[in-house]
Amino acid sequence: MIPQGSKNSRRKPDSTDKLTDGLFSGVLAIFIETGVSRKRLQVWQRRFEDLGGTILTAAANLLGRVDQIIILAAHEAALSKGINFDRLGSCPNLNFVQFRWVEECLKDGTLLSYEPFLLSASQDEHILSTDDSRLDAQSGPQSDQLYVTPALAIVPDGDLRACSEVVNEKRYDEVSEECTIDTKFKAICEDDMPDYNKHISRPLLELSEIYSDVLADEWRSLTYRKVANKLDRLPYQILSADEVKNIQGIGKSMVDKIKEILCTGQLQKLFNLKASSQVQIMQQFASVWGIGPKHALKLYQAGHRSLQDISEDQTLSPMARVGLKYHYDIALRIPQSEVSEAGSFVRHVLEDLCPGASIIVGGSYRRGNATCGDIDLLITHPDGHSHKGLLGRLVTKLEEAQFLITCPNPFTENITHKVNTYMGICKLPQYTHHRRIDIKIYPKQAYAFALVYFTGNDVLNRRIRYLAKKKGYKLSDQGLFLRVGDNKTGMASEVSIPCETEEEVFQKLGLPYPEPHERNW
Ligand SMILES: Nc1ccn([C@H]2C[C@H](O)[C@@H](COP(=O)(O)OP(=O)(O)OP(=O)(O)O)O2)c(=O)n1
Ligand SMILES: [Mn+2]
Repeated sequence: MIPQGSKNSRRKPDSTDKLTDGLFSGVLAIFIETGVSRKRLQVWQRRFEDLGGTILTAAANLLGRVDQIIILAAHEAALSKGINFDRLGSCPNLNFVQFRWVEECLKDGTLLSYEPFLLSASQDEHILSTDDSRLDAQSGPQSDQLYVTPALAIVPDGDLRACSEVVNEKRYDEVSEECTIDTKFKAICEDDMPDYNKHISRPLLELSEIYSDVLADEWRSLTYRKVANKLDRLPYQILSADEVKNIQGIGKSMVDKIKEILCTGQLQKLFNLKASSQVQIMQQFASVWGIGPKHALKLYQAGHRSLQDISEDQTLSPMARVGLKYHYDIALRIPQSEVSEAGSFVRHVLEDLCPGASIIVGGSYRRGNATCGDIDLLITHPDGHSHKGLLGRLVTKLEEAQFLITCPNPFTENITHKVNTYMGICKLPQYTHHRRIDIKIYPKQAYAFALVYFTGNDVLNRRIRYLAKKKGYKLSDQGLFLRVGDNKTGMASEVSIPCETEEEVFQKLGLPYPEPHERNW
C-alpha cells in the first residue's frame, strides 16, 4: 500500500509540475468506453500507457487497496453505465475526469490539475449506501485530510492484509529522526518506485533476461519485460491472478504464469530453463569477460560445449581472449585489502607523474564491501586541464612497473573525449592473482557525477536516474542535464548543471546525502 500522505502530495496534479518523461507515471485509470469512438480511445490509451500510466478495466476489483484512481469518461451519462463501485472499493481519491484531461496533458506536456475537467458523479451517494466503515470515512475529515491519517476507515472489512499494510506505511516526513540516512534515502526513492509486486516481476524479468541473453529471442524477452514493468508500476499489491486480467496488455498465457508464481512461488519454465544444459553452458560462455549473450549462443551453435572448446574458436574478440586467458582469476573475488594496495600503488605513480591529481578507488570497494569483483579507479585533476593526456602517460608508467599486464584493445587516448578509460588486467607483484582493473579519467566538472555513478551500486544508480528523469533531468556519469522538448526524443541539454561534490549532486536531486557504505542496495 502506498504511503498515503506522500503519494497524495506527490501525485496531486499541479500545473506547475513540469514532467516530461513518465508524464502519467503512477496514475491508475479506468477508461469508460461509452460515448467515444474506439479509435480515439485507443490513441489516448496508447499514449497514456506509453507515458507510464496504468489502465485497468472497469471490472477491476481493487477492494480499497489503491488510494487514488481516475475514471475517465466522455461525459457524465457515460459514468453510470461503466463502473461497478463495489468492485472498485472505496478509494479516498477517486476522481471522475473527462477524456479531454488526457488530451490537454499531452498537449501541455505536464500533468494538469483534474479540477477543470471533473465530471460530477456522486461517489458520496455510493459511500452512504454501503457499509459503516465507509460512513466513518465520510463523516471524518474531508478530502486532503483523509490521506494524511492512515485510511483505516476506508479499508473494507475483512481485508486485513490491506489494513496492516496501511498501518505499517509511513510518510517520508514521518520517518523518525533517529532512523539512518539510508532508510530516509530509500524512503524517498522507493516512494517513487513502489515494489509491491517484485515477487512476481522478478521471475518474469529473469525469464526476459534468459530470452534475450541466452536464447536471443528479443520478442519474447520484450513481452516479459513489458509485463514486469507494468507490474512494477502498480501502486498496490496483486493478490490474485484474476486482478491481472484487468490490466490492459496482459494476455492469457501471461496471466497463467502470474497465477503459477502466486500459487507456487516459482515459475516452472524458468526453473527448467535454468536447469537446461544449453542454458548453463551458454551462461558459462557469457561469464567470460568480452563474450556477450549473442556470441555465447553462436559459440554454442558452433558446437562448443566447454571453455576449452571456445579457446580455439576464431571468432573470439581480443577482449574475449584476454577474458578466457584470465578467466579463473577474474572470477575470483578480490579482498578489500588487495584493492586498497592496488589503489595505493597507482596513487604513488600518479603523484610522481602529475602532482595534485586526485584518485579515488570507487565501486564496491568504496561502498565498504569486504570483497570486490574488480578494481575501479577514478582520476581527475582540480586545475581543470592537467587531466588531458594523463591516462596514456599513467598507463605507460604502470606497464613499466609491470602492474598493468594487458589491455585487449590497443590503448589510445582521445583528449577531446570527456572521459578516457583503460580497461584491462593488473597484478600486484606480491600477489598471485591477476585482477580486472578499470581506470577512468574525467575532467573536474564531471568528477562528482562520475563518483556517484562509479560508486554505485547499479540498483541505486537506476533509482536515482529514474528520479532525475521524473524531475525533468537526465543523469549520467558525466553530468545532470535538463531535458528539453519532447521527451520521446530523449533530448537533453548539453551543458550540465554544475556540481563540484557528490553532496551537491544528491542535493540537486532533492535527496539526502548517503555515505558510500549506505549505497549497497
Ligand atoms: N550496469 C552497470 C554497471 C556499473 N554501474 C556502476 C555502478 C557500479 O557500482 C559501478 C562499478 O561497476 P562494477 O561492475 O565494477 O560494480 P561494483 O564495483 O559495484 O561491484 P563489483 O564488486 O562486482 O565490482 O558502475 C552501473 O551503474 N550499471
Ligand atoms: Mn567494481
